[in-house]
Amino acid sequence: MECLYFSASRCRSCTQMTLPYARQLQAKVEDCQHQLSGFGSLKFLPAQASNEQGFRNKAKMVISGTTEEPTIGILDADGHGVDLRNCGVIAPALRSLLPVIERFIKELKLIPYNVPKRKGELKHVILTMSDTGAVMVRWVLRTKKHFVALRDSLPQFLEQLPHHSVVSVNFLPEHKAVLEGEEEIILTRRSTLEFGLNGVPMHLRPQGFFQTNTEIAAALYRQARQWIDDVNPESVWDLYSGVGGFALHCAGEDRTVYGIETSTEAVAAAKTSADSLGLPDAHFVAQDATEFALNAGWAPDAVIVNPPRRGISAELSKWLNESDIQHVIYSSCNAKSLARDLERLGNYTPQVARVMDMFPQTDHYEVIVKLERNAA
Ligand SMILES: C[S@@+](CC[C@H](N)C(=O)[O-])C[C@H]1O[C@@H](n2cnc3c(N)ncnc32)[C@H](O)[C@@H]1O
Repeated sequence: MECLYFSASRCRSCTQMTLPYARQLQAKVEDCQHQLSGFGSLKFLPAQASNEQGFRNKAKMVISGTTEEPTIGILDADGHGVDLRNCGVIAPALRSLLPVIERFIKELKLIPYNVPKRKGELKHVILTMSDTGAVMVRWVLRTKKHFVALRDSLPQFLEQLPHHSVVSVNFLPEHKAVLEGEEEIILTRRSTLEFGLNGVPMHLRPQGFFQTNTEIAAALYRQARQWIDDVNPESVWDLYSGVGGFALHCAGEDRTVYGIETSTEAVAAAKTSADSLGLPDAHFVAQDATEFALNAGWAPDAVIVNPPRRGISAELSKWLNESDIQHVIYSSCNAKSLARDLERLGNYTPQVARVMDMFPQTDHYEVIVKLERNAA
């Protein structure tokens, strides 16, 4: 992929950009096969390729520069703004909203935060676009100074956004290298961004997690659903369930599903989806996954885990390994922690794996593995 920002060394986030896409994908499969080489039983399905451009449904833009000439992009090593508004991996429809952001910064006289001087107000703008075309726009401010201006201009701002969009303001008062703070005020009546993946409605709230590549997320959920349907369990747990993607895809008339997730916002969003689908046997609980499993007092027929990069806890691995659960599906964005966890799950045989290219132009990828309990 051609990128002028990369050629000019203005941005180096897409570390694999100089490799043709087919070779990037091949390198990911080879890396995954290498990381999981200790499991001779494992067969690899053909990797799921992504669009190599415009695949990101989320843009996390740092605002810098001045009110009259803001930069929308990243910071350089000295903390100065680098404008990346034409970044090619961001979905084009999302990119087309960045001039609107710029216009509102100028019209409302919002003062970009200056990191080296620790002065100013507007730190970031985080945009997410659903497959329906609606967007979520989150203004991240240092203080409440610009809050009233943003709230009062909401009708004019919404006129520039697609229908059913969500707008919020987040406050990050500390001088910290993080994207957002804890306090969030939703300005629109609508509080969730609605997605429709494989016909399954999913809702995202401002602080919830959603996979960044909608097309690959949909393929990932289809793959898990197919493996679950193949063995047709009566009960499934989706541990680290986020807004419920795996659980909602695997739920059915004769199947009970539980989604377990620490974020109460994500759990609320998953419950909204289950209600709209009319799924009385889909339950979502806000709890630590390990704590839930160890204290449930019962075990399902199948478990899906999709943890953060660190993988699952040693306690959860041990509990799964010693349970009588027949099937485990493990979806991971870090093959190293996955290999460690599969090692701990020695009573299971990893059977099939598939690399899902969630993050083209980087060396990151998602991999989903199906495991079956060894015969006693
Ligand atoms: C990689 S995301 C996966 C989300 C979801 N499965 C999906 O497809 O969007 C990991 C999720 O684990 C949640 N999480 C982190 N630590 C957790 C824990 N100890 N117990 C349960 N959920 C946790 C995060 O909030 C996040 O939503």
